[in-house]
Amino acid sequence: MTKIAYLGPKGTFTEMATISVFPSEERIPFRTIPDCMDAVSKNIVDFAVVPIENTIEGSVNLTLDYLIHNQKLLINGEITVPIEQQLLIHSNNTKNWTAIKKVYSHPHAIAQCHTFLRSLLPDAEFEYMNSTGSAADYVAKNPDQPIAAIANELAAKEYNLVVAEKNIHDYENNHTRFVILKNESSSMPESPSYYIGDKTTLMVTLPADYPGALHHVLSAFAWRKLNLSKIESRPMKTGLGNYFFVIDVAMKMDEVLIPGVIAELEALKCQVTLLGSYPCYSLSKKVDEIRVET
Ligand SMILES: O=C(O)C(=O)C[C@]1(C(=O)O)C=C[C@@H](O)C=C1
Repeated sequence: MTKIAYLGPKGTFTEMATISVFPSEERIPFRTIPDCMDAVSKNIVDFAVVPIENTIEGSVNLTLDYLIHNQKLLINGEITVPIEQQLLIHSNNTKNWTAIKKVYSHPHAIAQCHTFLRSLLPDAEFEYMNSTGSAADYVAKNPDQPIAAIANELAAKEYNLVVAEKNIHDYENNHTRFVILKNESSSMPESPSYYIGDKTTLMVTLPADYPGALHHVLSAFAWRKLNLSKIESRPMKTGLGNYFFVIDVAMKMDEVLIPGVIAELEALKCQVTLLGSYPCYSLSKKVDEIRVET
């Protein structure tokens, strides 16, 4: 049976993303994003699902950096999930939840709820966890402490917690993109109702810092009328001012245009690596509609 690693434990947003694309495969939770990626490269699992970008907080740098510097896996698919954050508490604390002293969650989830936290729990400390699911698990296991978790409704059910406040994220349009990683390129399971299009992701390193270098790179896409859906620069970690660019092109790898861009960039002495050409899915279903097959 196909095995899928995801950022666990049960009840994370990553699990929601994973269930939607792999409803009947064996889903295995891992503690951290690097653990998920290592599991693929060691052939313990076939695919890993990890978060890569959130509407409010931006890129998940750990995923990008580990993909570039540590485990060179290929992006085989992408799934976008609406993110609704809930304040979860143990049933022991329902009478006086505003006396909560500490809020546990993933740093992205805490950042998505700053306005709520500043107005309703201004004195609460934050405790950063590996995932929203592990925060919910911790709160469930410590019923006597005045603590809360920021997590989703799946976690509330999984860990038997009470939703003290619903939808506490600061912005309506809160979504996270997750990538499906594998050692090689392979076709994705059929998910026609979620399919929204294809993308190709390239990593580009400039030969040196010279005037107009990035302009030249972007021109190679522009004059071919290729639509870029994202461009991100990350430090190469070799010295201040050294960056690489991760560029998402809103189309499938073809035989003419993208190979043409790659050849042109290589002629400019850029280093170009294909990180994947893959289908993208978008999940607009509510958590209630997600059926967990065990
Ligand atoms: O902690 C989780 O539930 C995750 O799946 C991780 C993660 C993230 O890395 O951004 C995913 C979606 C939410 O934005 C918050 C946390």
